[in-house]
Amino acid sequence: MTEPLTKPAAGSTPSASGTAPVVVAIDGPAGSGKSSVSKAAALRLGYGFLDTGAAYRALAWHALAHGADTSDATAVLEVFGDFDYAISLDARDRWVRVGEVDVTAAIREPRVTDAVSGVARVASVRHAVNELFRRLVASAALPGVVVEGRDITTVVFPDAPVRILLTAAPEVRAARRSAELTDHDAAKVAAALHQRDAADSTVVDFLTAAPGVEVVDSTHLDFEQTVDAVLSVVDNTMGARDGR
Ligand SMILES: Nc1ncnc2c1ncn2[C@@H]1O[C@H](COP(=O)(O)OP(=O)(O)O)[C@@H](O)[C@H]1O
Ligand SMILES: Nc1ccn([C@@H]2O[C@H](COP(=O)(O)OP(=O)(O)O)[C@@H](O)[C@H]2O)c(=O)n1
Repeated sequence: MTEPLTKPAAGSTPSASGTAPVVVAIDGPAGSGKSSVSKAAALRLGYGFLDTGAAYRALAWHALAHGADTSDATAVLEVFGDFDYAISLDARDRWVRVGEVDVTAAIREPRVTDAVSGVARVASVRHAVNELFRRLVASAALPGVVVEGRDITTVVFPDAPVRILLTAAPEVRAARRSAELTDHDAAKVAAALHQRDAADSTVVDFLTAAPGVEVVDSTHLDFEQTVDAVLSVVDNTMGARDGR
């Protein structure tokens, strides 16, 4: 399930049933659990999973590989011209590629994380990747796709049947992220996360739920409880939609 960013959707295949996949849209700030919880929810639902942040991270990786200044929109647009991006929607087999290079692990490196808000600020980049996300989902031969990011409930799929804002207290999010990066100073990880939230929130409001968006606050929930809370929103929303 891949699609190059720079080419039209000519190679895309319609969904097996001929109907578009159900979209479960999940937004939230860094460290709220979007990626891990969405992936677990997708596996339980038998849906695909699209991590939209991976596209911005891969572009930041690509820009750094070209020695481009990621805070300069013109320089970002220049490297975006040959950004050949592909991602798996299979929650059991996740990978991200730029050209022939598998960047699945590299895009999680702190140097990429530090650069990503710069490339995500460029409006025409956002427009192009949002189109890609919609094409990827529309052409997936899957019953549904859990799509997570910062602006999925508001910009990318504002009409999704299920829309959730996954949140948690800032100190809890910082602690979760620093637990992942054991070889890094916890205070530095927390400062970097808050700085990125601040930069990202100048572009998209992912801290307030838009009308119709359900909030799942995982501050006092463990991982499994958070997945259950998300699945119960999916169940209730789809049940109400189907008249159950
Ligand atoms: N409810 C939770 N309780 C404890 N840990 C959690 C919970 N939700 C997520 N995590 C952990 O927190 C870390 C950050 O989650 P992640 O999915 O990467 O967040 P995001 O994609 O929002 O940045 C991961 O190690 C994940 O396993
Ligand atoms: N839909 C999205 C997803 C990510 N992003 C950007 O991409 C970066 C990385 O996203 P991510 O989801 O991997 O970040 P985490 O929240 O997982 O740390 C964010 O810091 C945003 O700058 C965005 O602008 N819009």
